[in-house]
Parts: sequence; C-alpha cells; structure tokens
Amino acid sequence: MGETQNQTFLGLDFSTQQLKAVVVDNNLNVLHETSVQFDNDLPEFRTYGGVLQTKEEPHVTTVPTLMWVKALDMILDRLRVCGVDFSRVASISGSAQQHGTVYWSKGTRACLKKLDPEKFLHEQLVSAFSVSPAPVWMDSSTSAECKHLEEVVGGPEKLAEITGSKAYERFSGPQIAKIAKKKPEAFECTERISLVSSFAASLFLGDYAPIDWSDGSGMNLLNIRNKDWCDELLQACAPNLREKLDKPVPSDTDIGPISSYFVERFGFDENCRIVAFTGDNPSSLAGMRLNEGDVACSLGTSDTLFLWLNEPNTVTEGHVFCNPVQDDAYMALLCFKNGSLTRKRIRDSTVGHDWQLFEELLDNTPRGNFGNFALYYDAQEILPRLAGDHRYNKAGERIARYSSKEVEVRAVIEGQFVARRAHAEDFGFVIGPKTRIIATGGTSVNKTILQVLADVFNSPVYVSDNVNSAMMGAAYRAKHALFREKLKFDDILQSLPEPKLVCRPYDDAERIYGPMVQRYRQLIEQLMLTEK
Ligand SMILES: O=C(CO)[C@@H](O)[C@H](O)CF
Repeated sequence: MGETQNQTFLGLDFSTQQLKAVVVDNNLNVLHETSVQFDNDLPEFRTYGGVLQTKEEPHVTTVPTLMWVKALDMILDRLRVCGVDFSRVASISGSAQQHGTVYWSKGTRACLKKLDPEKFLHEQLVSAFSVSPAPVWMDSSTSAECKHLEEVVGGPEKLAEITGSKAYERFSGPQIAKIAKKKPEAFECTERISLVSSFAASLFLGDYAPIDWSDGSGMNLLNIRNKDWCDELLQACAPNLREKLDKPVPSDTDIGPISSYFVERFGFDENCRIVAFTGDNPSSLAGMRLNEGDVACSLGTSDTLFLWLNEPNTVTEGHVFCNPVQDDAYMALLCFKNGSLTRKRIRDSTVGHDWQLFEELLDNTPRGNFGNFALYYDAQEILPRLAGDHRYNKAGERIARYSSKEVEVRAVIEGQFVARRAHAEDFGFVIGPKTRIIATGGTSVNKTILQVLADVFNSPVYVSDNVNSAMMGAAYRAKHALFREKLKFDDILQSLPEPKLVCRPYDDAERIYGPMVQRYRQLIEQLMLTEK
C-alpha cells in the first residue's frame, strides 16, 4: 500500500431505497460518489421504496437478498467507470439499514472463500441464502415473538435494561424467532445469520464477518453493558443461535484483508483492510461531528433522532445502542417509520412530483396552519403504534380531508415534526438554549422543510456538507480503524468543516408549537384507545 498521503478510503451505505458509495482522500475530501437505486436500477426485483410488502395484514416486509448482492456488483462497476483507482483504497467500511437479517445456507462459507473473479457476485451467490427474501426493519409481524422475549426476562423494562430496548417487532431477535418457528427446515439449513451490515462486510471479506456492537444493539439479543449475547434471550429465540451469530466485535474493528475476488476483479491492493460495518444510524452519528447537546435528525425513509450518550439509561420508548466510535460510550435513538415515503405520498397527492411546488405551498401557509393538525401513517408507526391518516380542524373535529392543498402540505410536515419533538422530550432529550439540530438524510436538502423543523424544536438547524451522513460515516470509520491505536475518532475529523447553519426559529415559534405538542399528546392518547 502506497504512503499515507496517496491513500483513499471507501465507504458504502446499504440504505432502504438505495446503495450509496463514496471514495474520500486522506483529508476525507470526496473524490467519487455514486449510487444504485433499488427500484429503478434493479426493476427485476419489483421492490417499491426498496422493499416487498404483502397485501394482507400484518404486512410482512422483506427484501430479496440477491438484490443487495447485485447492487454491489453494479456500484463497483460504476465506480470503476468513474475512474476510481481501487489500488489506492487502504480500507473499506460500510453501514446498512438496521435490524434486517440475512440467512446464509450451509456450505456458503466455502463458496465465499473462493469466488471466481471472472463472474459477478450475484451469479455465484444465487443459492447462498437459506431464507430469502430477508425480513427487514419495516416489518411489524412479530408481536407474538416480542411478547415472549419480554416474558422470558421479566418484562419490557428488564429487556430494555439488558439490551437497550424493550421488544420491537422490527428487531432481529423477534424476526429470527419467527423464521425459526415458521421455517424450521430453512432455519436448520442456515450456517450463519448476519445483519445487513455484517452481510455486506462478508462480501468484501470473502468470509462471514462478525456483527458489530452498535448494530448488534438493535437485536434485543446483546447485553449492551458486557457486550455479549444474552444466552437467555438467544435460547428464547431459536436453537444454536450463538453458533449462528458468532461473537460480536467492537464497531471499529479491523476484521481482515479484502477478499482476493476484489483484488483480481477490480485491482484492489491485497493489503486493503475491511473494517466492521455497522447500522446506518450509528454510522450517521459517526458522520455528523456531533457536539455535546446536539440532536441529530436524519430525515430519510425512516426519520430518526439520535444523540451521543456517555452512559446507558433504561428506556421503554426508543433505544440505547453501543456507540460506534467509542467503545465505552452509547447513543440514544428514536425511530419513526413513516418518514420520506409519507412526505412523498402527500406531495404526490397535492402538487404531483414537484418538491419545489411543495415547498412554495409550505412557505405560503402560516406557522400553526390555521389551527389544523394531522398525522399521516402509511404503515403502522413505531412511535406511537398507530396507522392510517388522522386529520383535525381548528375546532378539534376529526375531518376526512382538508379543502386546501396548502393546509395538507403544512399538516404533514408540522404533524411529523411535532410528534418527533414530543417523543424526544418524553425520552429525555433536553431542548434548550444551546441545542443545535443537525439535519441529514434526503429531506434535509429542502430548506423550507428545515425551517418548520427549526420552528417546532425552537432551535437552530444545521446541516453537514454531505446529506448522506451514514455513507460518510462509513468512510471516516474506515480511515479511523487503521489509526485507532494512535488517534481518537474525533482526531480523524479535524480536517472537516463544521456543520453549516441553515435556519433559526421565528420568535413566535414556541408560542405556537409548545401548545401543539400538548395537543399531539392528547390526540394520540385518544387514538390509542379508539383505534385498538
Ligand atoms: O429501524 C431503524 C432504526 O431503528 C431504521 O432507521 C432503519 O435503520 C432504516 F434503515
């Protein structure tokens, strides 16, 4: 491998709707960036929003595993065509949608170790998966398995104390338990279970890659204090699970050299190192240079709020994960399933496929939306557990639709952000005079939407240089792992610009949105009773 200055680092993010990749230089400047959109570039898999969903309730939501493999084949060829010199890449890391599980068939490890560089990965891994399509984070069909896990350890609070979360339908433990129960033969033919992150790392490693502590925190299986699987929970999910998961590792672990497949097919240096992949939200935290007291807000397929924690706490709403860049620290996370796809649905139904027009309507309506308030859920929401659309007028009466498009546009944005603030405050996020909201994710390019975020949280909103913080965090982590003996993660980021201020709240923001947060709490209390 050449001297340090000439080295580059490759970061990838297997998010819900697309695979993204970036190559950065030694100062973390972007040299190349590209993506593969699952729906449009791989139409043969027939996904919508990157997933397959059954019609009948409860919607089972999955992804064809081979689609991710083929997307990797494509993106590496796109990088090659962009002129990337793979021989300069010193290390690779990545991130992926959390909680999804990949089931490797018996005998596949031998196949991974001797991939033919003359062929595409997807041609050689057609029969590599004992269970496919893979269950992913948007699935909510495992309520029975969740209940069992909580009973085994003595209730939701106890489970949250051990694993950082009470049981959630999308978490990997309940999902594995469902597969083991519903598809016992397929489960028996499984020699390894990966998360989407460690599955992607396995492709580069040419062997099964370990699950990292941070993404492993999203399984309801890992004890986030001793960083080992909780045997009681493993046994409650499925037989021989410890063997199928193997040992979890610190998220900044150098897990080995790149597979010879990539050396011979793409010209990577044989000394290129693979660094443990992690979840998209932990990777976002790594990519955002958060200060103490900052709240990160990722506006993507899911909307997530997260912040750095020095100590774990026990929560029954939201999650505590092991920190991806400091082994003895943690991170708090709140996840809202109905994010960008819901905003897109209301855009399409009011102004068509035109974000500029959507933002004009949003800009032309007053803060507080004439007293109208609404909640829109395409799929069953995580926080709160509600589904469907719920519109209310100024008098608090429930109505079927708003007469004006402007009201509907502002209602979806205000309703989402008021909900995020209410649950963040319930979780213990302190929103005060020093709070900065650091926005990221696809929607963070829309300044008018960020202005509503600033008003609802009564805090200034900043954005990082690159909206794809999970992908950037992967590249930063790839570099840090090579220097982890000498440098802290933050030392690696010194060459990066500070997040940029995009908007501040209006003076009347708190007077308008403080009461709207209370109205939200009352509405969901009623809805949780009536919508059961
Ligand atoms: O479920 C989530 C986090 O707990 C989502 O943010 C997924 O990671 C999105 F891919």
